[in-house]
Amino acid sequence: MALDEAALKKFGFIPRETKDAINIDPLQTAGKLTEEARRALLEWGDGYSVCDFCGGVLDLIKKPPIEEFVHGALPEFLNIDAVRITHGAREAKFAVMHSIAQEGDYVVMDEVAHYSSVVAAQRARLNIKKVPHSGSPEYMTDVEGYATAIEEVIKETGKAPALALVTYPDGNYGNITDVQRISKICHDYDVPLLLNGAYAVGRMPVDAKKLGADFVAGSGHKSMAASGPIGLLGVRKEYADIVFRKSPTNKNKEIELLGCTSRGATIMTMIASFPHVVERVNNWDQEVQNARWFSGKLEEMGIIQKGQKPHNHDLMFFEAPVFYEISQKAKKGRYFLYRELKERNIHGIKSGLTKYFKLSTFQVGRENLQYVLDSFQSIIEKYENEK
Ligand SMILES: Cc1ncc(COP(=O)(O)O)c(C=O)c1O
Repeated sequence: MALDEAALKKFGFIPRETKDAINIDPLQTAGKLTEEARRALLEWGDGYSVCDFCGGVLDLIKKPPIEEFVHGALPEFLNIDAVRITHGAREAKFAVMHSIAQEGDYVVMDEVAHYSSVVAAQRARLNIKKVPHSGSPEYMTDVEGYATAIEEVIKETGKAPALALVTYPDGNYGNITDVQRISKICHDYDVPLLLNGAYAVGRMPVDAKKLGADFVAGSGHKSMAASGPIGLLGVRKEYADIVFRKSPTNKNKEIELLGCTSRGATIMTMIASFPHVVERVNNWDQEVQNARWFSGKLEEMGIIQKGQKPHNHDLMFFEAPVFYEISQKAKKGRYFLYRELKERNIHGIKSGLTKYFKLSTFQVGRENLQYVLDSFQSIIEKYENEK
């Protein structure tokens, strides 16, 4: 069957319409490439480009300096014993669950866990016990609930869960929970703790030892200015031999990683951005100040921030009755907000959302944030005048 020519014309180079917009999408703000990463993308874009000088183990490649990055820089950055590159946070979580638990075991996780934590557990054929949160308006995880959940699993099955997972922060409200306390609780029951740091690693300081995390999952395309799919997995030495066990037949290939993971441009963009990422993590306090300032200004417009207050992360969830009211009468209905923002070159609030939405202020900067605030205000005024 010959491919249809008209269809083929749709392929080839496709420009990205939102590339130069002011971006406030939580998925995207911290995945924007640095100039160095943009250059690396072109330089290393060919298929298996990093394998020019590979001796059989991807993370031991010396030229380019992948070994130094994976075995030196990243463990130091996270303060954890061993690190590997994965294709994303979800692959890191799956690797941990699949290697340290047996089919039918339980994993305890917070109610606010990302769906990828849930499907990782399902793929590993595990059961899930959830730890509740406090509900509206803060949705804070009940830290002591980890003990309750572990106790429940012991009561139901006669043994402790294989793993606990905490989302740091969660992807809906950007809440930063007390991980030190959670790890203490888990360790009292000899349950290892996996920190899902998809929204943390590369944005804010993450010290695995200080937090008491046995495993850390990070996301390069979400939070490390890398071109995805890429992530990382940090493991404490007690578990490294289990998670990174080698194939009995292909002796230098790690089973959980299917031998090799990131084999080209993705890791080279992560490496290219790394010096900048290290620097920006040190600037985290300023990012938190920006988020709080922005949230305060939106509240003055009647747009209410849900989740932890004062907030401790750039990802924030808002309830905006004022936009919802407008959407009930506006010609374009609930799509009015997306379109108004698009006209003002602002991207990142999902189209069709008006009453509730989330956004991120990460590295947007005060000037652009002020522009976003002014835009919100002018949209409100425009529709008020139309009444
Ligand atoms: C809290 C959280 N964890 C994990 C993920 C998945 O990350 P990745 O795409 O690196 O697997 C997401 C994606 O939105 C997320 O919000």
